[in-house]
Amino acid sequence: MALPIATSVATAFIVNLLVCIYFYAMYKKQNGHCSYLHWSRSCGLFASGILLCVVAHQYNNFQVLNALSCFLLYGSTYGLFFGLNLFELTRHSSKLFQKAQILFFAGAGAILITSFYGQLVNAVASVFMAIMFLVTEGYFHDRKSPYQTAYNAMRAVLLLHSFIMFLQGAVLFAKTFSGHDNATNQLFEAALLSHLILVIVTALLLPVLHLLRQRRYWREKADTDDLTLLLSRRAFIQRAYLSLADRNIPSHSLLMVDIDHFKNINDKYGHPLGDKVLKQVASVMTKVIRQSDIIGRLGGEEFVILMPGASSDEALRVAERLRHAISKVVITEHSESVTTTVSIGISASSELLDTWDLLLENADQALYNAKRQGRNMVCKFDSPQPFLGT
Ligand SMILES: Nc1nc2c(ncn2[C@@H]2O[C@H](COP(=O)(O)OP(=O)(O)OP(=O)(O)O)[C@@H](O)[C@H]2O)c(=O)[nH]1
Repeated sequence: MALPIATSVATAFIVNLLVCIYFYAMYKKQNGHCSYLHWSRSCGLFASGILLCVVAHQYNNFQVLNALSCFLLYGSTYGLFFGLNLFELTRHSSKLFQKAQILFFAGAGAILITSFYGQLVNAVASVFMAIMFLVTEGYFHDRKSPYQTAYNAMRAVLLLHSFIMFLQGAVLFAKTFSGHDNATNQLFEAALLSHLILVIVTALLLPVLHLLRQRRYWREKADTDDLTLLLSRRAFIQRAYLSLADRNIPSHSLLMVDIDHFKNINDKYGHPLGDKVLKQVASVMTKVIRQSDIIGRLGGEEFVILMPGASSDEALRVAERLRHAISKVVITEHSESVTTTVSIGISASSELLDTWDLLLENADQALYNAKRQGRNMVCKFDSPQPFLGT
């Protein structure tokens, strides 16, 4: 049973006003996250648009008021895009803004022009709103977000809304040209209702998404070394424990990689070049190892690589490849160029030795041997003689 149109209009107005206030409060509370401000404005615009629509209805054929109300409703949709876009969609943000902006200005121009033709202005506004939704909707689809379910819920409501808006625009067009000028109440109601659902779903989902996003951000930050973007010490050890506990993996090898005479590089060329060396070494190592290997920065100029399933001989071959690849890299900053070498210590797990602490201790001992015997070489634990390559 359809609600009387006055009830739908009043409900839409009240809900939009309440959500407008709610989002503004969230904006103040969440250290000024702009999405909330956009959404607050958007709902405020929608509520004012509804008010003007009612006034325009009272004064039949009051073109300017009609055009203005459409403009406000239309503007609220634009605010909605801004709000959503700032949330998680930052990778595509500039493209999205451009598309939404072009459509917005095209729609706004069309609304002004058609305002001289009475009912046509509503039809144009509806069709443009639908197009704006549909064009930008693709951005939800493409996203690889861990909160895909929440995004899918928003997408579904956006799609429903745009479909109804489009239908409303099409029917209004048809009515205008066939000479019947009366408002299509049921479609108007449906459009209001779908917008209401959209506003409510977003009001419920956005704060949850915000919270989840913040949690993910801080977790990722804690797990990542800022300079090299490898795993941080804590995250590496956590992953190493998990891998060592996996009974399906028969053996593990650990490589401890340390840049030789790194202090000299810092002292001679300065810290910025030192940082560049660290980044470059990290990047070469990431390219040489397998994806299943776990790599992290223990601290300073010391890196670790855990190779699940690798025997100590396999680890030795990889370590030699690493040592060779790193020695070939030339790092330049301004007019300065440096090359660097690394020493690598290897330890391997066995049935008797598979605790993290022992693995690390032994790799450290092997690294110490490599350093003591001249650097730029690989040493296995229990094998004090350096591996001299073939
Ligand atoms: N640029 C830069 N330097 C760092 C960073 N972390 C640690 N260092 C420096 O790394 C240097 C490590 O020096 P040492 O531990 O003496 O080791 P080394 O000079 O490589 O000597 P060996 O390991 O014995 O070959 C110190 O000078 C630290 O200040 C960093 O993030 N950036």
